[in-house]
Amino acid sequence: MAHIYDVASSVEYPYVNGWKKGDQVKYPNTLVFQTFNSPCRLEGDITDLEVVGQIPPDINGTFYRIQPDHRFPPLFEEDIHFNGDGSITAIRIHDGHADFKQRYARTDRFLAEEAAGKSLFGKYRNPYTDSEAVKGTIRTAANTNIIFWRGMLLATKEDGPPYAMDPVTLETIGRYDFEGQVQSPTFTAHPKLDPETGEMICFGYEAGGNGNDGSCDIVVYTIDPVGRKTEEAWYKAPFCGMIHDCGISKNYIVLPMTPLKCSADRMKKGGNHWAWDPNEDQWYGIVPRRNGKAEDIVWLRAENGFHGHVAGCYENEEGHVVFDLTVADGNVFFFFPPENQVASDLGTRNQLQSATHRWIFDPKNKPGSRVKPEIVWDTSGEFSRIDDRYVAKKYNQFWQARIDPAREYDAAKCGSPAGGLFNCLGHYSWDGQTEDVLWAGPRATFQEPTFIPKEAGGEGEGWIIALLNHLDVLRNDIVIVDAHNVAAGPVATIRLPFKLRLGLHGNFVDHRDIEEWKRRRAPGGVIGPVKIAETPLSWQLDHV
Ligand SMILES: C=Cc1ccc(O)c(OC)c1
Ligand SMILES: [Fe+2]
Repeated sequence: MAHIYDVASSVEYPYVNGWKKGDQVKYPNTLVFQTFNSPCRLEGDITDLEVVGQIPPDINGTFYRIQPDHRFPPLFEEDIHFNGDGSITAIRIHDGHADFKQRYARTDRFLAEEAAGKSLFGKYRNPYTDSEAVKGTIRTAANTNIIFWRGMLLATKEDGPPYAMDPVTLETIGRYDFEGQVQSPTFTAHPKLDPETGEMICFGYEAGGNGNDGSCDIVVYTIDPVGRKTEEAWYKAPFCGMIHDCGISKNYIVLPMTPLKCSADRMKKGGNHWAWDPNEDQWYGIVPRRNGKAEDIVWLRAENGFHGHVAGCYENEEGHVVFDLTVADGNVFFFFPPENQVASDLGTRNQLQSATHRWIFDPKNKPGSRVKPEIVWDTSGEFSRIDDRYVAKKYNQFWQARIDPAREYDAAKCGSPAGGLFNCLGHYSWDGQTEDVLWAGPRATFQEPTFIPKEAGGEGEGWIIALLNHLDVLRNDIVIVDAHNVAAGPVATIRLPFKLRLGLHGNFVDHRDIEEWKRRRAPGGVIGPVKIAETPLSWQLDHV
């Protein structure tokens, strides 16, 4: 018998010449919206998820993570996953139990589209493809990281300002500009918190105009633990490239710039924000943490590569900056091909090698010098994370979603591995370069690992929490493993009764911090409620 979909009256496919026509809620027939990547769009709560094994009773806090998840079918048929609305998942863990909550970040973009009942924003970071109705509206989807800061969650994406959310209810409070102190149009998804000083070090690139116009301006801020901006320094990049993550040491900030290049002319013609340049170097901008001036930036360069996430960063005895991150040997963002070339596919992307590179930079090196990595460790993975108590300090261990193409993969049941073949969880120690690996089996992949520290434990003592994607049955679990022995497998598996989406980043927050800040932020509390931005960003004024 025919499948019921085949006998149902034919549904009109709402994309014509690549763009959405009409209001029908039907997503594109592209891989971005199929199988494991099909939209989730769920907002809701589940109290007491089913658990296999035993959640360690000393875990008391919330694991927050974020996924792009298009609220409405996109305007552009070939839209990419990274253009989806930010949807935040909170897994509240206490006394061996786990509760689920999920809400969208109500960005200006989300609210405008919600009011219209359809998508109004076009291609990824290309405002020229937007509906006239939303010119001048901040277009970030706040979909890349979710960070706890002074009693609020900040939903961030590098193309716009952060949005503050309530850590308990996940209600969106509003756009956050650090009480007027941070006015840049863009804000990184990877601010760093220095555990020694309590400061937040953050930056924006493409920060000179509206955030989507190819400007070469970079701004770096420091916010002190009581919320005051203590540093703001502006620098120039040699071209407008992507600076996704950063590293901080005691005295320096390292900004890795990937040779994906922005062109305003290409965007005006309806093209992509980014084009990969296989002939361009990877660049590293090094700036001082205190009193930075425009002329202080030291750009060092190395042969072409694509930066993944930063593991650790610290200064050695000689005052040189040790900087560790994965660097892939080709264009990870296959959907942003070189100018005038067609995009390759996920299969090609999965061939790339992504080793962990250790660079040792001399910040007194002559600007423009060419550098080589000190160590290339063939870890092949992405989403490096460390014990965040060791940010800016000498550290030894990191974890990654690992790719092992030698393991069995059940392509018949799973199809192509949506989002990349992260079939293992890797735990690595620089000490002797040892590896401790957990394989997810032939029908599952991991999302980013997040470290949960054990009270008063040493480096890496605690657990790793990560989503597991069951690619065959389209469902997620959340696994908790001993961080020092991931190979031993999950101590607990928290079962979700449905599928989420491929997410980006997550962070664990101790419940005592959430409670303490809730008291401070209560009306009449010592700090009071979060104050959202009261004035538009300067570029928005051109549109009123
Ligand atoms: C992984 C990197 C990355 C870089 C830029 C993005 O806009 C993004 O959106 C989810 C993700
Ligand atoms: Fe990231």
